[in-house]
Amino acid sequence: MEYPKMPTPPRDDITAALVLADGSVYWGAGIGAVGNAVGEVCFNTAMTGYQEILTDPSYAGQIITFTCPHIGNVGTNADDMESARPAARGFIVREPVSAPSNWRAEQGLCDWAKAQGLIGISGVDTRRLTRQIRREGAPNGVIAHAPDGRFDLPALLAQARDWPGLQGMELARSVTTGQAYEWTQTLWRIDGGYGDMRAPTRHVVAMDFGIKYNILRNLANAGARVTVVPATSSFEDIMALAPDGVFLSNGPGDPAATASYALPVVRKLLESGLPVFGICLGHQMLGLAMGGKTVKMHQGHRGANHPVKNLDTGRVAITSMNHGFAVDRSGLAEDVRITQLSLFDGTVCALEMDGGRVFSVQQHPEASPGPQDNFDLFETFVAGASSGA
Ligand SMILES: NC(=O)CC[C@H](N)C(=O)O
Repeated sequence: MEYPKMPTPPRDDITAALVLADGSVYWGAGIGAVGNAVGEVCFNTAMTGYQEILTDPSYAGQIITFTCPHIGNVGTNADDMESARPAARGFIVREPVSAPSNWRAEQGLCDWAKAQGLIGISGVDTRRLTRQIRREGAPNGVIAHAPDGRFDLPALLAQARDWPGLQGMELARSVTTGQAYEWTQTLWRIDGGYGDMRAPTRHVVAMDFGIKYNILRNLANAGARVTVVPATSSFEDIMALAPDGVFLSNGPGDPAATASYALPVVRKLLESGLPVFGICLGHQMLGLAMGGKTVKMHQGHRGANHPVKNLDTGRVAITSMNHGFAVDRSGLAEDVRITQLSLFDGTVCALEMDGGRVFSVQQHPEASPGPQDNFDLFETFVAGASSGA
């Protein structure tokens, strides 16, 4: 693809460009930080919860297209952070971000994005872009935000093409905690905000591959004292904390790449006799430890209304999802049960071993955003985690 080096954008108000590795260019208006951001361009279909999505560390290395056309209406606040800072590279929206209108708003999305160093673009035909991603798979791309309206398209195209892509990319180490810490907060309530820890009855050690705060709040709500430990913790580090159960978190990047250092630990956990629960990246790593493989999906699942069928009960749950890899069942050990399937494409959505001592889900039961109907999975895990088991 040949571009003029400094083309004239089609309108005067253009301050941002999205350039995909296939050469497509989408023009728009810049949001937040100025500069360039490169990553995999994916889409999320949730109608609410953009701040939680932008601060989900699983989006490291990705640029998020919001298919909901109105993003920014409810502003941002300190309560709706799902991690200390956004790990997503950037975001793409349809309509210009308007002034926030919500009693919980503390800052508008544009100012917040700027303060967080996050680059966005509005005015993009997100329906067309989403259809392109569905047709051709999630592409690599660059958002450039330049208030002077000057874009070096050949350089941006080269940046998009040179980015190696998420397959094989290890990102959990870039978002995990540096040191172990104790979690102290329970779920948010409209009449009092986040709650304080009650008298916990169990001790859960959570391996942080990029954990969302609402997972920790759910574990605490279910009665667990939670110690969060770095992704690179050894089996001995974890056992020294005397856990009643171990949680394996969600996280960014290719699970097979993170498995290069975490898999020996996960395998030992399987043999330890301890209750183990995994979500998303944690589920994928359990799948690898159980002999399965993980594969990159064509476009992934990202949204808040993904139907999943429970094969034991026949019940369908509507779930929150965010993943671009999936567990491939071939190779899974014989004693592993696949307990849930996606009703969108039949992909493996849950695994179980040893009568439920070890279980994992591809969905995000903690919601934030999404349906809260699956919070009971945290109760099940914490109730099953018992001292001296
Ligand atoms: N939310 C997650 O944990 C995502 C897991 C993995 N990075 C994927 O994209 O499939």
